Amino acid sequence: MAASEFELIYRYFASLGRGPGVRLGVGDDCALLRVPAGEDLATSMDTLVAGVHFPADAFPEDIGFRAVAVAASDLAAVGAQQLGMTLALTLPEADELWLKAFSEGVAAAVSAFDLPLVGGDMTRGPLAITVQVLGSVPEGRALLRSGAQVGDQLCVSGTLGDAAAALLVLEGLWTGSGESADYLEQRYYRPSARLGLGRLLRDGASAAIDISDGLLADAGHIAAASGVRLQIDPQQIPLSSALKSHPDREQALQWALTGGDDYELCFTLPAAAPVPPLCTRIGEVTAGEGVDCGLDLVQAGYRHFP
Ligand SMILES: Nc1ncnc2c1ncn2[C@@H]1O[C@H](COP(=O)(O)OP(=O)(O)O)[C@@H](O)[C@H]1O
Ligand SMILES: Cc1ncc(C[n+]2csc(CCOP(=O)(O)OP(=O)(O)O)c2C)c(N)n1
Ligand SMILES: [Mg+2]
Repeated sequence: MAASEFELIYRYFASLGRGPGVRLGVGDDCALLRVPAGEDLATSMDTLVAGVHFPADAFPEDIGFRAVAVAASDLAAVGAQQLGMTLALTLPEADELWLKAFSEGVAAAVSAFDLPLVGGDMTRGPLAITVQVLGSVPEGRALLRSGAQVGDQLCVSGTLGDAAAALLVLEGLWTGSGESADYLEQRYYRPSARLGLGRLLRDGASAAIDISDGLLADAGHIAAASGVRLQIDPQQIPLSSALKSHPDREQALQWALTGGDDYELCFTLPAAAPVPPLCTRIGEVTAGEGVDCGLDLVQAGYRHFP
């Protein structure tokens, strides 16, 4: 007889819930988490839909890891300490092979990001995954989109455009060298949620956001929330050597500016502050509104309802 959803939950998801902030994990009507005294609860959720957020034929391990990483990235953006997450899984069928592989991807992310799985939901329907993350941040210390000041430096972590380029590789539209293609696919399927950097930035950055829709679009949220203009020098945007191996440099730059799926942090720092390791200054904050990169691009980033 096929396993019930309760058996599946216990088999694949009940053992990933240990952590210092977890009082009670999977199995009761609610999970119970300890929020340290003097701290606020930070929470955010993201849904991944097959064919929209990942290719419908993606490996289940990759889907599991990616779902956790993109959600955890929002905790990084506010500088929160991760406490735990919940996972809502909508599956067309109870395919145990799929579930086992998916849960292994989730488990890899639980350990990579120290983010215990404390609860969730399982229903039948078209494949979709929602992860809600929970974290804590000392009262009044969360990094917001709204603090950028005229004169600040504008910075990003890591490199941009890799995941957007990976989609072309996955669709067979760009082969590149084998090594570059593997690297780019890793960047798409295994995003690095910059949790450590986010907490570090709490002490020095004036504003931050994580880049999911595309640098220009997400920087635009900082500009709007802070009431400033962001001036970006496209030549300063960090590109991986895999992306630089693309024959069309302009195309590579366009992915970095507007492609999205980077899950790096974009943040502003006072002019005199040192740029953290593995981060790059890409511009500055000026008076005015919007984001200017000196190029005329049709779309600033990804839109679900264009
Ligand atoms: N259906 C919704 N109901 C309430 N708030 C929402 C909904 N969808 C998005 N939001 C909120 O709108 C803001 C922007 O959402 P989004 O672009 O998804 O942010 P992010 O890129 O950080 O995931 C966030 O504060 C988010 O919580
Ligand atoms: C198969 C596939 N096609 C296209 C994309 C590109 N894409 C889809 S959604 C998205 C933006 C991020 O998703 P969203 O739901 O807007 O996340 P949020 O901004 O809420 O974190 C991007 C770049 C993708 N990730 N996968
Ligand atoms: Mg979102």
